[in-house]
Amino acid sequence: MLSPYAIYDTAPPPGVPVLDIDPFSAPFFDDPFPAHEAMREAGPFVWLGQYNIGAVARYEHVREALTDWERFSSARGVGMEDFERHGRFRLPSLILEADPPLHTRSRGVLSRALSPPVLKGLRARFAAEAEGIVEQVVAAGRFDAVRDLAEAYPLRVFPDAMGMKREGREKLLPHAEMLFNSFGPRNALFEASRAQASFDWIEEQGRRENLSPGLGLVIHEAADRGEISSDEAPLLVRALLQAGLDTTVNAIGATLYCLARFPDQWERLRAEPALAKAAFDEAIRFESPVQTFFRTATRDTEIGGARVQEGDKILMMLASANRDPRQWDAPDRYDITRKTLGHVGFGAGIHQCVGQILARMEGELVLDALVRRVKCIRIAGDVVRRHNNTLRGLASLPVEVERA
Ligand code: HEM
Ligand SMILES: CCOc1cccc(C(=O)O)c1
Repeated sequence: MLSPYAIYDTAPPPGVPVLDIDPFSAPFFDDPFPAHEAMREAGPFVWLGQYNIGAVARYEHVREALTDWERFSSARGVGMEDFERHGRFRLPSLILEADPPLHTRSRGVLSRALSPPVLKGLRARFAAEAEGIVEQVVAAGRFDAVRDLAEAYPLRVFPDAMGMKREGREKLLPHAEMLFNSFGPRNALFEASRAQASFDWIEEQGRRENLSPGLGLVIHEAADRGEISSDEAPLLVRALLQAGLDTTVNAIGATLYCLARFPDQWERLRAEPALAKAAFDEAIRFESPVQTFFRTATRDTEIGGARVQEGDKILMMLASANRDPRQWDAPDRYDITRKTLGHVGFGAGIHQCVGQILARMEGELVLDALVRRVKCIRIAGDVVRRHNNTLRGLASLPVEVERA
């Protein structure tokens, strides 16, 4: 039946299975994996009757939609809304919600700002902060791995790396919560988080006068060189501030959750600490902190054998693709020795995450600090999930650790 938050009345293409799955509902957020399997098994392209949108859940077609930007555009929004039909409640991203050539220009600026040489300059500081925070929580013995580590660490290093001013940083996560909810339907989850509507504030943070030396000013210097306009610079800073925190929080949280749930994998990491980066990437495949994004068909075309029309929204189930048995051996096993190359937890194609090297550095440094100090890590209380229309993550993960 139709969701009260449906905004389309498009009919399903002939021959396409119509499913009653709601990927933006609490039961789905609590355990999405059976629904992912039902979608994959129903066919290469399925119709979600609650929203009148198409969806792809198998690895092959998720990858096709991610990489073929000419048929499946980001410029009409990567959420459920179609910027052409519904307008928009904020300025679109100059990178995430742009196609070439605009995307190419923005991407060049951000790729350089987040390049390996720039990040190498940040590594010593990021490592020192990881040592400090991890030493603190290990000394405590029991802590909340979300509040005290997965959130605390990125909040300690990322706003500073961006050159963000101190006051107001507590607004970053609530803003991102609302933004990632806004890619889904305008459901209760979105309305509840909308109370923090803070686009004016986040755009203010991107202005030159509000930035100290850091990644934000590097973007303004690209404008000084004429690579982008001075009006575009604050919006590209906004892109990093919006995308760069909640994602790493949930990825670090997912990794700690996997290592605490699967002690054999923790043992494996203890035996070979060089697997820290692999453990982080495998957690991103296994949990997919970013669960879904949309694309819009730019013309009548077909995908997965289904005919789609110009303007149709297509939901890409990234998390389902990351567990598709057509692509992965034993996909439901968290295995830090797995070859994770090709997972779509960071997307794929021209929009593949421009911050992934920074994200991996944060994950690796936290695990590196932890694995040298901790003999074993156990869940020590109720694990509480945090619901969001796009992000998968935990609100609380009580753990206890035994010092090595
Ligand atoms: C583990 C943490 C992260 C995950 C799981 C993640 C996931 C993703 C995904 C799935 C996309 C593709 C979006 C699409 O195809 O529509 C993406 C793009 C993007 N990410 Fe990340 N991300 C992470 C961390 C970061 C960080 C730390 C930053 C910035 C410092 C960042 C900035 C961006 C930006 C600006 C884009 C748009 C790129 C483009 O459209 O060319 N992300 N990310
Ligand atoms: C993680 C996907 O990347 C994002 C997410 C949110 C905002 C933006 C942006 O470009 O403003 C990018």
